[in-house]
Amino acid sequence: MFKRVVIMGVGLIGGSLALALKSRGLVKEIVGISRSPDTLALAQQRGVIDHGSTALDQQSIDQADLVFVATPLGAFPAVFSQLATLTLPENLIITDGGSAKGYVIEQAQKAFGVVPPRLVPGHPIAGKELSGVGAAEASLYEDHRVILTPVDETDTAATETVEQMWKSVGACVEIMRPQYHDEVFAATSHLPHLLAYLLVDLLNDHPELGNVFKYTAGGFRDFTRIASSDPVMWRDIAEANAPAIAKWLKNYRQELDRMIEAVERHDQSALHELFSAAKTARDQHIVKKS
Ligand SMILES: NC(=O)C1=CN([C@@H]2O[C@H](COP(=O)(O)OP(=O)(O)OC[C@H]3O[C@@H](n4cnc5c(N)ncnc54)[C@H](O)[C@@H]3O)[C@@H](O)[C@H]2O)C=CC1
Ligand SMILES: O=C(O)C(=O)Cc1ccc(O)cc1
Repeated sequence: MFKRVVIMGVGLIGGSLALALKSRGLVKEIVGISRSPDTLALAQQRGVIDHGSTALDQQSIDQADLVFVATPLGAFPAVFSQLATLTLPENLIITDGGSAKGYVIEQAQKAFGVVPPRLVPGHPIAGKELSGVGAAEASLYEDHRVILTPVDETDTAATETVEQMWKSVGACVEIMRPQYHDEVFAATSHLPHLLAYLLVDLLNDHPELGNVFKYTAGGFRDFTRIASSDPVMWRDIAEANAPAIAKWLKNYRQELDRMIEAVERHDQSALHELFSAAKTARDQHIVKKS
């Protein structure tokens, strides 16, 4: 049971953790920090936070046992710098929900001078294309994975507390090295989001075709749902995980070139083999049939 949890960035991810903890009676008090008074008002009205403030101050951090940083990644340097100016309670744990982990660890080291032992970098693999506190849900993390990426400096007890917190809101936790995390999610999450944005942008008022969106069917909608995600969040992810994302975009480009050649060659057997292997893999691992 936490006494006070401070949520930095009361949006989909921060707001959902607040609701999940509150609805299970796992926290006495949630303090929300957001630059926008409107966000704080909505968060209070929805019962996401008990108190709100537009800036992190000593009073908000006193008595806190956990800070959850859930702003877009671009705000992490400022958030860590603010935290570094305060006197942090001795047992305070800092954790986060950012989508790229090497960057978070690097920014913490820059702001604090060392990687704080009670910083437990984390990433809930749950979310949706909607953002803001209005989209927050108490059940968002149920039956979803959360990845924690502690480093050598990280206090084991702090990692265990964060692991327990996520488990108690219904998530299952995996520990990963930050570099491996960033490579895996560049391939499985960042690449598809960028491709979805690119496809919608390619067809948006294309000079040859005009407005073709009215002719799209379910397949286009399924492929591009994630292109409705928040552009600031994705700009920041592209910046924070640039080398791994560029690598997986290039891998994709290589496969795209091979596919173009197969189509131009009318190589039915190569195409059928590729489609069959991909269908089998997706049916087996992603859409599991009961
Ligand atoms: N949206 C998703 O599906 C997922 C997002 N994430 C990560 O979680 C983090 C938050 O994402 P969302 O909750 O979707 O975004 P969101 O846009 O719903 O919420 C972010 C909140 O942070 C606030 N904010 C921005 N700069 C701030 C600052 N300097 N100080 C305090 N508050 C500030 C914004 O006003 C907003 O209320 C991001 O780092 C993202 O990479 C992780 C997993 C899934
Ligand atoms: O909307 C979806 O389906 C997502 O994939 C959400 C998501 C976005 C970013 C993450 O780091 C993790 C999950």
